[in-house]
Amino acid sequence: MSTILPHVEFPLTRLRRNRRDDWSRRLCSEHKLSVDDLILPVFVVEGSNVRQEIPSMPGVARFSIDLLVEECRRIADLGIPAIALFPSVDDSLKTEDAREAYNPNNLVCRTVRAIKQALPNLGVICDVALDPFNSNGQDGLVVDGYVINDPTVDALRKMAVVQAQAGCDAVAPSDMMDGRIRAIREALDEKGLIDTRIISYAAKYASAFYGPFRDAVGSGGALKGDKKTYQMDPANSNEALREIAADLSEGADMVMVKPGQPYLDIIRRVKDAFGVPTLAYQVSGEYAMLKAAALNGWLDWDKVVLESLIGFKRAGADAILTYTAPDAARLLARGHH
Ligand SMILES: NCc1[nH]cc(CCC(=O)O)c1CC(=O)O
Ligand SMILES: [Mg+2]
Repeated sequence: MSTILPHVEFPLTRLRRNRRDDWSRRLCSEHKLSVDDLILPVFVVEGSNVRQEIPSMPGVARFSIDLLVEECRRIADLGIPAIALFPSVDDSLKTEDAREAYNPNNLVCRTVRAIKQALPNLGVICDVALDPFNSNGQDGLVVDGYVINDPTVDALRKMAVVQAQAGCDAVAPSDMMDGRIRAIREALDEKGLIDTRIISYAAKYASAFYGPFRDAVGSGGALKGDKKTYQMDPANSNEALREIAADLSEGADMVMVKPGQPYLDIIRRVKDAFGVPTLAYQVSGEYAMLKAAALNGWLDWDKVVLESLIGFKRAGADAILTYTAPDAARLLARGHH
């Protein structure tokens, strides 16, 4: 040091000491991201040998069942515990009563059977909501312009039963109707499907971050208006605790907060209040933001992926649904953290 420094006061506590070297940074690290924390959402489409890139989600594609099974084999080999399955349904099968949702031979059920046959140990989670099968793109049945609760729940419980009978490990109602967890639990138990888990999208917000997902499943074009009469107001957080409490009392095995990064405060409150398995969904729009910036050379993809995921762990999430799961798993396997 060439310059003479002026007199300084010496701090007794130096928090920088533990940050000085890699070994002490590692010892003092409070949270760890592991491949065990990851769930990959995947999109399936009719046909064979089909792979369709999704323009608003670069690096994510829809696959026909045959290619999706191969993809799932790679996912399982990376050590990712589970996938969440979403169908992109042909427009000709979409109706106002969304009855294809509970056809035991629909695209979702055929996909579940194929994946579970090839990869019995990979967790398969099915989404329970009517939007992929609904000609108006809403998650429920619409009468006079309003999504009606109880008849929607009746359709949802039939949907959950055919998915569970096809062999999925968990059903994940993402519709935000009231009372659907109890109705689904009772319907599953009645059929002897007592071990099918219910992962509730309990605190799901009416978010603009779902845009790319609606492209991926093809529900965006049909959707008129918004989902504000059933998904939550982004301004609310006490209400999220009431939603979670209701779904736990109705029999939810795990609960989810969605979207993820703009709602880290909700994850923390839910974890502190209930201490139950709490999942976060880093949704399509969050993926698209990071990806677009990385493709422009504005952000370092590998680093922002791991930083965004450790943020969920720090907030209290036990697991994260993320389109980055394969990249994150590869980075973690190479020792990044
Ligand atoms: N029931 C629909 C559903 N299930 C998962 C997502 C969004 C997932 C994502 O954006 O990645 C949505 C979209 C919506 O509610 O309109
Ligand atoms: Mg609810």
